[in-house]
Amino acid sequence: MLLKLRDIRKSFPGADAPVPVLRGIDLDLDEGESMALTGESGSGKSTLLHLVGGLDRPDAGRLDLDGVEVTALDDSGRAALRRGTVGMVFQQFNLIPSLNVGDNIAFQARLAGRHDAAATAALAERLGLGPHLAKYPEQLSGGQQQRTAIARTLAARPRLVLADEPTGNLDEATAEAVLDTMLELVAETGAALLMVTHSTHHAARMGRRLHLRAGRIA
Ligand SMILES: Nc1ncnc2c1ncn2[C@@H]1O[C@H](COP(=O)(O)OP(=O)(O)OP(=O)(O)O)[C@@H](O)[C@H]1O
Repeated sequence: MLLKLRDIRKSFPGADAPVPVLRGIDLDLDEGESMALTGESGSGKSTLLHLVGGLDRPDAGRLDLDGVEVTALDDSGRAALRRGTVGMVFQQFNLIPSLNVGDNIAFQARLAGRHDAAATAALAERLGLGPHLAKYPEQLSGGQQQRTAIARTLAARPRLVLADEPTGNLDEATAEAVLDTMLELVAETGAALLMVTHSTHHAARMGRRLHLRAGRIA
């Protein structure tokens, strides 16, 4: 099992008492699987993604990723995991303004020691970024920036791709094509995909669906 969550709990400080956001989440995700994470606004989807990606720590519960007990790692251990095992696509693209599109795409793969120029170029082509490789992020549309961020994550060939509404800025046809590419790449590399989406249509494209309600799996 690539990803295993057991009784994961997380609260945030409230006015009087801590407010529970995740109240005991169990989840298993295997290599090559894709899963949609759905739920109302505020149901804890992003919080769960952050915990899985090692950006934050749960208050209780156990999280294992690729044979590593993430909940036992310190900050530097979790940072190493983010560089090597997990790839994240968030709504803020965090592209590096001083690097062109090609170097932005290669950035994480280089950090992970997995840069492959030919594979990166092919990936950029598949995401429709071929004509834009020499441009800088500020010269791109929002949708092109989003596709660059997706390419950057996938180019590093993570074992687990975490995506928070990764096609949110794209028109329906482009969103569909980008989703196709993500699913193909996940299948090709044997990675797993955990994707937050508000679209029931996109959720239906994933192998499985997990719906959060009131901090639990509905
Ligand atoms: N760092 C934080 N400090 C305090 N409260 C937080 C923090 N992060 C999230 N929350 C709260 O936790 C709850 C869940 O937030 P989260 O962002 O996980 O929801 P979501 O399901 O991703 O929502 P959306 O679909 O709107 O993005 C919300 O009530 C939010 O206000």
